[in-house]
Amino acid sequence: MRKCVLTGNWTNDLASTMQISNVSNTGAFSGIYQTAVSDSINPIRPSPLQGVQGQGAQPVFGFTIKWNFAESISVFVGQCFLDADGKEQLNTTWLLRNMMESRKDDWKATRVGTNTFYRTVRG
Ligand SMILES: O=C1C=CC(=NNc2ccccc2C(=O)O)C=C1
Repeated sequence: MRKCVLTGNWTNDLASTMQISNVSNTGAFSGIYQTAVSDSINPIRPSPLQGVQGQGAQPVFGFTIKWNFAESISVFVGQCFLDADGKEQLNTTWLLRNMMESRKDDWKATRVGTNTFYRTVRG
């Protein structure tokens, strides 16, 4: 793979998966995120994502997920890197924002972390 395009199926180091649609000529894409983790009491369901990527062999990108089984939103920013064998990986940093009942709890509303995604290998 000489050029990284986000279209397709990805799995992260939490074993969550995402399916990304075709990328438009403006770099826009959409998809579905199936999380493997949750701190919600509600059953986990697939959540929609929207994003945009840059161009080039190793593009930067960002995407947003509205978790539809919790009042929370995640944004991911990252870059797609090709390793020596042309394998792709998505190195990301994310913010996760939970809805708070009161502004006095705003201080604890946002979590940050990193995540790496690899092409899903059909098990
Ligand atoms: O109800 C919720 C709310 C947030 C969630 N976050 N998952 C993530 C947050 C950051 C990075 C990766 C993930 C993931 O699910 O892979 C999952 C379920």
